[in-house]
This record gives sequence, structure tokens and C-alpha cells, in this order.
Amino acid sequence: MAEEDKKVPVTVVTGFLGAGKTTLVNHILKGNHGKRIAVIENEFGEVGIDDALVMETKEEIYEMNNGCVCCTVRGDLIRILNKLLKRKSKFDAIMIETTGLANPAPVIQTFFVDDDLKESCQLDAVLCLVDAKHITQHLDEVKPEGVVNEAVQQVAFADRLLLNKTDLVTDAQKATVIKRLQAINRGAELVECTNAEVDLARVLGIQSFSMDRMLEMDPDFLEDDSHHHKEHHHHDHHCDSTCTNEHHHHDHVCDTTCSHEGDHHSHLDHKHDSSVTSVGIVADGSADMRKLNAWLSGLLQERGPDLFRSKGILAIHGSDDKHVFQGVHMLLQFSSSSEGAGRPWQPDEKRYCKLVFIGKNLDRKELTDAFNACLVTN
Ligand SMILES: Nc1nc2c(ncn2[C@@H]2O[C@H](COP(=O)(O)OP(=O)(O)OP(=O)(O)O)[C@@H](O)[C@H]2O)c(=O)[nH]1
Repeated sequence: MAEEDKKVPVTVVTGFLGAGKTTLVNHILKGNHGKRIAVIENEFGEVGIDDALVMETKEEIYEMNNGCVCCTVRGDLIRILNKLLKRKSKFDAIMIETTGLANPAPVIQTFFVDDDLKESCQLDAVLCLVDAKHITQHLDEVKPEGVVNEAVQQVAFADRLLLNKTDLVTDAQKATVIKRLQAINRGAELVECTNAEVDLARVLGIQSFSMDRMLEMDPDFLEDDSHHHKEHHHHDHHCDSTCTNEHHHHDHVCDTTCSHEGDHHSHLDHKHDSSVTSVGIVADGSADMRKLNAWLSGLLQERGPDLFRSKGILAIHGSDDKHVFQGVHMLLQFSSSSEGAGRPWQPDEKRYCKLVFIGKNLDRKELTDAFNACLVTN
């Protein structure tokens, strides 16, 4: 087959907020596979951080932060992909990192409903990163009527489950999580890892995407969106393995709250949980490390259960390094450009701080005021 006729393999990386998707993308970009990979980053949150956290490589990185890729920005995704494919000799594979709150179904569908993409791309695998310590809480979350449990969906639609952060759990806890994952998605191979360090042969070029399995889960997977929105009621997407409703087309993704009367479920009837919001803070200047550390540590301790994810790029007073902080519930991690997290501030570069908080019951004013109190004014 001529080089230009080959389909470009596409890997979709999903997983709940903070599970380790960017860590995996970096692990793959650093890897010794000789492939040139174009990365598309989609991020939930008012301010984009991930593009700065993804390693600087020769690879091309496209950022999409004005919405979740599974809904409002699917058009953007199609446009970016089509643009990329015009220069398809420049790379060997495409990797799409979806937001931690994305329902993967519409992203996957994109490759089967858009004629141009169907022609030129081959979905290689849908990888789902799972945070061994925090996943149970998100799978358990009871959602309001009609609202998707994204964590359940992500596990359900994966071809391969990467059980990450195994360093944070005991063997018994890990076994419980594995059982739970297998109850939702028995078909997917499970790979255990820490810091998303997986053998690249297990995640790239694996051709494990199975349309048959998608259709088994949801026979209407490839149907046109429009009529589903009208016909079907909103009670899908929040079911898991315990649902025994025999009329369910994908009853393995229903949860215990399911009281469904046999209506038809559609993966397209999809709403985000509006109680999960994000607050972004962008400020010029530098922050005081001691104050910032004290504030963030206290905040995560106090608000950890509701604060799903926090992250930021920081200018720290007295340091030329760019600092990064990463929070997943109560766990907080600082790193800096001297440890390889991005580039130091350049002499002519304007220093700034950029933070994002994602979770429930966020108080914008309180967060902004508390952060401003950490800024160095002189
Ligand atoms: N202890 C531990 N921490 C990890 C592991 N893998 C990743 N982390 C940390 O978890 C945090 C989140 O990792 P990311 O890769 O940014 O997660 P993500 O899924 O891209 O996050 P979002 O894009 O915000 O949804 C970072 O601080 C990582 O360093 C692991 O195996 N063990």
C-alpha cells in the first residue's frame, strides 16, 4: 500500500480527572518507539494548563479548551483532525487526550460517522487511565436524573484499562478495584502501573478497538445523533453492573439508582453534572511559596473530597524556575522546571500564575481572594 493511503492510527486516552492521562502522554512521547506522534489535548477547566505540562517535543500539540470534546467541541475535533490529516506524511500516529470529564462515546463515534476521518484514520485503541486510589468514589457517585457518570462511561468504553497509582493502595484495595472494573468492563485487558509507566507495546499499535464490542454495549452507537435527542428520555448513562433491567441495551453501565422502565437508552442523551464546575485564576506576577504551600495544603485537606482536581503553573518569588502544582483530591505535588517540568522563565518572559480548580461547591471569590493573598506585591 502506498504510504499516503495508509490509515493513521489514533489512540484515545480517557480517564477521570487526575488519573494520569498527561503522565501517560508524556511517557509515550518520551518512549523509544521512533514514531512521530501528533497530540490533541482537550481540557476541562477555565484555563488551559495541560499544554504546558505536556513535554516539549518535536511533536505537534493542539489544545482545545473551550469545552468538553464529547459535546460542544466535537466540531473542533473534526476540524483539527482534518487539518492534521492534510499533512499526514509528517507524523505516524495521533493521540487524543480527552478531558477527565469526557464521555468517550461521542469521541469514538467521530471516527465512524465522519466520512473523511473514516477514510483516513484507524482507531487503534481507547485507553482508560484509572486512579486506583480515587476511582471507587467516582464510580459510586449518584448522579441526578439524566446526568452521565463519566467515570463509569470511561471504564465501560475502554479497550484497555490502565490501573495507575497502584503505589497508593494496598493489595486488598487494588483487588477490590479490579473486581469493580471487571464488573463494568469484562472485555478490556487490564494493565497495572505506576506513573503510567507501561510497556509501549501494550498501548500503541495494538489494534484493540472493537466496534463489535461498542455495538454490543449500545446497538445505536452509530446512529445519527439528532433523533436520539428527541426520542429517548434522559435516564441513561448512569447505570452500572448492578442494574438488572432486561430492556437495557447497555445494562452494564447502569448503577444501583436505576429505576428505568425499559425505555431505550442512548449514549447520546448526555449531560454533564452541572454541580462539577471549574474556577480558573490567572494573575500576573509571582507568588510567595510559603504562603501558597500553606494555603493549598490547607485547602486540599479541608476540601479534598469535593475538590476533584487542581493544578497550576506558577511563578515563585525569588526563583527563575517555572513551578507546577498538581492536586488530586487531598494529594498535592509540587514540581519545577529544575526537575524537568517545563522550561524555566525566560529573561524576557512575563511571569504569571495560572491555576485551575475542578470540583463541587467551589467558591470563586474565596479561592481568588485566598490566592491573591499569596501574590507578592512590591
Ligand atoms: N502517586 C502517584 N501519583 C501519580 C501517578 N501517576 C500520576 N501521578 C500524579 O497524579 C497527578 C495527576 O496526573 P496527570 O497525568 O496530570 O493526570 P490527568 O489524568 O492528565 O489529569 P487531568 O488532565 O486534570 O484530568 C500528577 O501529580 C501526577 O504526577 C502514580 O502512579 N502514582
